[in-house]
Amino acid sequence: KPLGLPGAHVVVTGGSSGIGKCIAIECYKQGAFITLVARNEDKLLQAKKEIEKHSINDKQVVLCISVDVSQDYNQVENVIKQAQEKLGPVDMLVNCAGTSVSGKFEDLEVSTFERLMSINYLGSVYPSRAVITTMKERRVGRIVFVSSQAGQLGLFGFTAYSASKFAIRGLAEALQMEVKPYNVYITVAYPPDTDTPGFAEENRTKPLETRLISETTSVCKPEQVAKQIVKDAIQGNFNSSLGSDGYMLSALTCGMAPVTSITEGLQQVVTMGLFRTIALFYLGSFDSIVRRCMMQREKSEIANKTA
Ligand SMILES: NC(=O)C1=CN([C@@H]2O[C@H](COP(=O)(O)OP(=O)(O)OC[C@H]3O[C@@H](n4cnc5c(N)ncnc54)[C@H](OP(=O)(O)O)[C@@H]3O)[C@@H](O)[C@H]2O)C=CC1
Ligand SMILES: CCCCCCCCCCCCCCCC(=O)[C@@H](N)CO
Repeated sequence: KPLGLPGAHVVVTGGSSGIGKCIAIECYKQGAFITLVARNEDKLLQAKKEIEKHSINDKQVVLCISVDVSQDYNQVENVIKQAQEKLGPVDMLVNCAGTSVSGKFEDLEVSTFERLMSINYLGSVYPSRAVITTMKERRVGRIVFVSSQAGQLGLFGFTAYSASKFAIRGLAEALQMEVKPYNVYITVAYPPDTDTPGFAEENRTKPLETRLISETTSVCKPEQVAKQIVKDAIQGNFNSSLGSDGYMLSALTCGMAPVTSITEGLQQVVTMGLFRTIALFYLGSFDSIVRRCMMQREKSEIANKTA
């Protein structure tokens, strides 16, 4: 029942950088044909060269397509058609194009909420909508959505980002119920902080509170995250997470998510109370970080006024 990657056509949005590029490399190493989708053509060509170094046979192809996945559905549909003409029907779609902006609710521009929803949410809807009919007809397919740990819990600074990542979960649960009888499987990945160009960019404007809270978990390597995501997607696991806090978060927030194995279901049932207890301690420590930062700010404001 696992999807065989040798000869398969894998489309990766956001495949020119970070986690997406590593997912493309991981699939290519296992014999897949790759279509990379992103906006910047230079970055696409650069990534193509890097991926091609990992070929395992001389038939393998890396195709690059430049498009903004968040703007116009027809444009995205055309691009998927082009890719299917060249490399055949899409066996696996990885929705990894995304971006993050952090800041206090009142400091974020209203347009940032719209932009993150467009890229992170609609940018996953459009490519998925463009491949789903063929996948159902062929009774073959995998769709991966890259959410985030910040799509499992709301944290200081992530009012805009978390909402766009939570939205993906709702889409994925509903879609999985629709397509399961057609042998199409959905995976939602919840990566922790990962060392990528996007993460470096995000860190330039991150509020102190967000940074201190995020430091609860360590920063992962994109290769490691990609390996786990590809493995879970091949197996058709609905949930893909990494590390002990990733495991706890996924068990704790399982809600009405589909269950992939009896073991997974049993583990959720047995660990729920314990993980909620642990979570209460984490929440307490996050609240105290936020309170400490607030008091620090007020102190320095008073000091500034009297000086
Ligand atoms: N790094 C982290 O700490 C974490 C990241 N994530 C999520 O993982 C995903 C990848 O993150 P990361 O690897 O850090 O990101 P990067 O910023 O390194 O890469 C983002 C990729 O998406 C592409 N992209 C961005 N916007 C669009 C768009 N509108 N249309 C098409 N392509 C687009 C970029 O290319 P171009 O700009 O040329 O279009 C690039 O290829 C994101 O969804 C992110 O939210 C989740 C948890 C943690
Ligand atoms: C039982 C309960 C366990 C609770 C553990 C809680 C750990 C919280 C840490 C959350 C870190 C947020 C990562 C966001 C990454 C991201 O999406 C951005 N970096 C994007 O660039």
